Amino acid sequence: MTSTTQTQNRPPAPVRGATTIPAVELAGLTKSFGTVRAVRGIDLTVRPGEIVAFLGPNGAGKTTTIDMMLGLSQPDRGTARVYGMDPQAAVRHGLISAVMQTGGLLKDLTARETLELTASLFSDTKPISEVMTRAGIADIGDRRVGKCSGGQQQRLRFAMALLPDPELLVLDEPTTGMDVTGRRDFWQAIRQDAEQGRTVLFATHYLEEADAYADRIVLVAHGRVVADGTASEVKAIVSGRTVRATLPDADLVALQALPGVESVEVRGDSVLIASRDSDSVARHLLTNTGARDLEITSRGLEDAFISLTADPDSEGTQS
Ligand SMILES: Nc1ncnc2c1ncn2[C@@H]1O[C@H](COP(=O)(O)OP(=O)(O)OP(=O)(O)O)[C@@H](O)[C@H]1O
Repeated sequence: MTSTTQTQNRPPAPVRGATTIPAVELAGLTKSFGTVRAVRGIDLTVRPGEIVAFLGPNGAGKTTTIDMMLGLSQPDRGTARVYGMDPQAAVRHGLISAVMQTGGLLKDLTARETLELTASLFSDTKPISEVMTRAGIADIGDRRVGKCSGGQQQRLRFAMALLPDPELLVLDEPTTGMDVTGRRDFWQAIRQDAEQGRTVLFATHYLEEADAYADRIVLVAHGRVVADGTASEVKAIVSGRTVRATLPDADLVALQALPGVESVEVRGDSVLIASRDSDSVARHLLTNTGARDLEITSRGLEDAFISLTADPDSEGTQS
C-alpha cells in the first residue's frame, strides 16, 4: 500500500519521539456504508512514540477508521490528521506506512526482489539489508514469496513498510491466521523496531496481543471508543471479582439479589458470580448454601472486553 507510493519532497524528519505534534488526531470521525453506521464519532489522539492497540470485536469499525487514517477513504464527517497533515500528504511524505493483512505480494519474486521493486518506487529509502534485518527476514532473502509462510510474508510486508522509514506504522490485524510461533516472532520484530521510538498503531481482536504488546489500549465497539487507557486501566473499568463455587441446583434468583452482584452464570455443577462485593457473596455461599471449592479471582481484560463491547441498546451496527 504505502509501499507503492512515491516519496517526494520529504520534509525534514521530525526528531523521533521529540515532536509535540500528535502522530494521529481523529476528531468526530464518522462513516456509514448505506444504512450501516460503521464509525460513529471517533475521537483519538496518539502521541509520538506510543504503541497503541485498536482493539475491538469483528465489525467494530477498526478497518474503516484505519482506512480514513491512511487517506484510503474519506470520512462523512469529522477530520483525520497525521502529524498535523491530511493523511494523503502524510503518506506522500513517507511519515506513515501500513502493514495490511493481505495483498501486495507477487508469489514468483523472492523476498529481496520484492523489496528492491518496492524501493524503486521511492526516491529515498532505508537500505534493503537493514529493513530485512529489522523485520527478521535477513535469512530468507532468496526465498520465493510463494514459499514463505504466512508469518514470513507478514514480516516481508513489515519490511516493505519500513523502507520509507515512517514515523508512524499502522498494522491492520497483522497476525490473523498465524500460528503462535509466527505471531510471537512477528511481534518481537515490531517491538524491537519500536524501541527506536517509532509510533505504532495496530488493530486486533486478540486480547492477549493488545495486553502483551501495547502501551495503551483503545477499545472500540459499534463504531465508538468505549475505553481508552493502559491494559490495567481498561481492566479496572470493570471492577470487582468473580466468585466460582461448586453448587448444584443453585438458587439463581437469590444469588442475583445479593448486594453488588452483576451477573450469575451456571456452568455444569459450578456457579460463577461476578460481583463488586465478593466478600458478601462468599459469606452467603458458605453460610447459607452447600457451596464448596470456592475460588475468587480478579476480573481480567476478557471480562472488560465482553462487558464494554456488549451492545448497550441492541441497535447493532444498523441505524
Ligand atoms: N465497503 C463496505 N460496504 C458496506 N459495509 C461495510 C464496508 N466496509 C465495512 N462495512 C461494515 O462496516 C462495519 C465496520 O466494519 P470494519 O471492517 O471497519 O470493522 P472491523 O472492526 O475492522 O472488523 P474486523 O475485525 O471483522 O475486520 C461492519 O458492519 C462492516 O460490515
